[in-house]
Amino acid sequence: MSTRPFLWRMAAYHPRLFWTGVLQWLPFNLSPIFIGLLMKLFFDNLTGYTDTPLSPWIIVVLFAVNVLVTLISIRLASRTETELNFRMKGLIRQNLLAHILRQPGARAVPGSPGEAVSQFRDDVEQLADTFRNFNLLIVKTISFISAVAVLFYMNTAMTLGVILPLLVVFYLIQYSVVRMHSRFRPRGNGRRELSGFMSEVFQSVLAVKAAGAEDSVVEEFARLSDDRRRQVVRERMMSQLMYALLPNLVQIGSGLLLLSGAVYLQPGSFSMGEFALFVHLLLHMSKYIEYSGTAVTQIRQVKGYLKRLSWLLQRSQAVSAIDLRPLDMSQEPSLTEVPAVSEKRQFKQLEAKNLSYLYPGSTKGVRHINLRIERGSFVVIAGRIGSGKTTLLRVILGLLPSLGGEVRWNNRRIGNPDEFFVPPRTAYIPQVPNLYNGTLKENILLGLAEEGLEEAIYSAVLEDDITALPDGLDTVVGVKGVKLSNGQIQRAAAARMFVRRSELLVFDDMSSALDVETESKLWERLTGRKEATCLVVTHRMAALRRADHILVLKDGGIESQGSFEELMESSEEFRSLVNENAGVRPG
Ligand SMILES: Nc1ncnc2c1ncn2[C@@H]1O[C@H](COP(=O)(O)OP(=O)(O)OP(=O)(O)O)[C@@H](O)[C@H]1O
Repeated sequence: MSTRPFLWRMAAYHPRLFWTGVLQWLPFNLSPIFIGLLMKLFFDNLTGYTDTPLSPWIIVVLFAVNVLVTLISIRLASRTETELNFRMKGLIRQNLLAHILRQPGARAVPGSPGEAVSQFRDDVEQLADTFRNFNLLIVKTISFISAVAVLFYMNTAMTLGVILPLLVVFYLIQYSVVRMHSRFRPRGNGRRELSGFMSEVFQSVLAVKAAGAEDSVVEEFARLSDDRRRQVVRERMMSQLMYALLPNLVQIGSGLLLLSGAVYLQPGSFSMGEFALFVHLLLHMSKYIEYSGTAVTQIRQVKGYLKRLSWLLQRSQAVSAIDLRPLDMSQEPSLTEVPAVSEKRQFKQLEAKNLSYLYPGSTKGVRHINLRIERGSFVVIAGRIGSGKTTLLRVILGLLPSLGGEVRWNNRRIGNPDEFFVPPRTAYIPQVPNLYNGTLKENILLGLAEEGLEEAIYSAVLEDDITALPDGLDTVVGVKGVKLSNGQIQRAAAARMFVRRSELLVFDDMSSALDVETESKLWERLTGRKEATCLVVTHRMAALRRADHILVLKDGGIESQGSFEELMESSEEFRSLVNENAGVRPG
């Protein structure tokens, strides 16, 4: 979407605020014209140029009224402007977030999370600021046109002969300076790269220390900082040059006006008051030209911001697809409930046919996978490290896009698996689940009503841990759950899954964090739950023994499948997995 339609679409999002802002800024922006007219009156009175002299006190009172009206205008308009600005930022960010959350989960953002956060903050900030300037530009244009009209009315010859040519010259100079500025201005200012890098470093302090890479991290930080310093200095220099040039030109213009007033006009045809009005409004109008120059340049950059945000959303026209649905401005988000599944739509079976996925630029992934899961069954995916187990789960759930094949739910082809495979149909625990810096209870519920919480905690074998925690369920777990053990994080994620009462439960290798006994207990308790249809990546005997069906993956393909006994008989790969597992973990 190009700039203008985008800005008008944003304006149409909240027309009341947008136009109230315009109206409230008008008195402040028209005030220079009013002051100019008062100056004319004052000087004409002083020089006896008028037939109807006014008491100077009336002029003083009119000045005071103007100040009062201006103050009220600023007070009201700033409030409206701030509200509009925050609403716009909220609106764009909410839409971005909604888009990102709809992307296949494992590839939600294209770059690093740090870069995404930086764009989420800076590009949105810039877009909202540009929108504010767009709103102001309308007000200032009305004020400019009014000033020209007043000057025309006062002295058409002077306006046509001196003022308008001067304004055209100002405009041309301003235009060339702005063009030069945007041509030589550095494209980025290095901020995104720098904050992206820092965010990654903060997220991987342990890895940096473990690799002894502190020095190279500091070096990279110094290099990026230096780049940013150079770019910012260059940008500042260009802007300062631009801002220094224009006011001086205006002073020269006023001098020219004075000279032409003396030379060009007949004596007596240009009063002292008119001269004061013309000089005053010339200054006002030149400020408009200066402002509009920068505002228009900023507005032109909208296209760039939209393009960058489209990259973040991994769609060429993503921002134009922004759905301007109203923001929920209520303070407390309402508790949600997972909708119940009607009997008719109950899960019966899931079929995956010929699924394939290769990681971009690599030959690794999964190929031609077929699989069937019946309601109430316990299906295990086994295989060595790197055989493709996680990839397969993600492709089935639409977290990675399949390169072919199809997934069918109750014999219905699923076109958008990433949106379909969510509670109450499916819940998924990745190998490393994510907890947020809130209480344990908040982490389990994630906005859900509390119904079924206790039962979920019991099924997740978490009840003893909660009793041992200092504040029980209200214990704050820290960023990514750092205050909990890995096993507790896994089981908190399991409780989060169970409380959503989904029909198909997908687990990606809990064994890395759970001891044998706890894992067995978890599978036992799970069997007692009525919705328990499970798809599980594991190598633990407790799960393999319980499995109705086992798929053995090797190098991204299905090596063999069947029951535990069948595979022990027919599959060399499975036998060696089981045997290795008796001693060493195979993957
Ligand atoms: N983002 C990625 N880019 C490129 N290759 C990848 C990526 N993620 C995984 N792979 C490769 O794809 C293959 C399958 O990986 P996957 O994580 O699915 O294996 P896995 O069986 O789940 O392994 P593990 O037991 O360690 O979890 C591996 O060879 C892995 O190196």
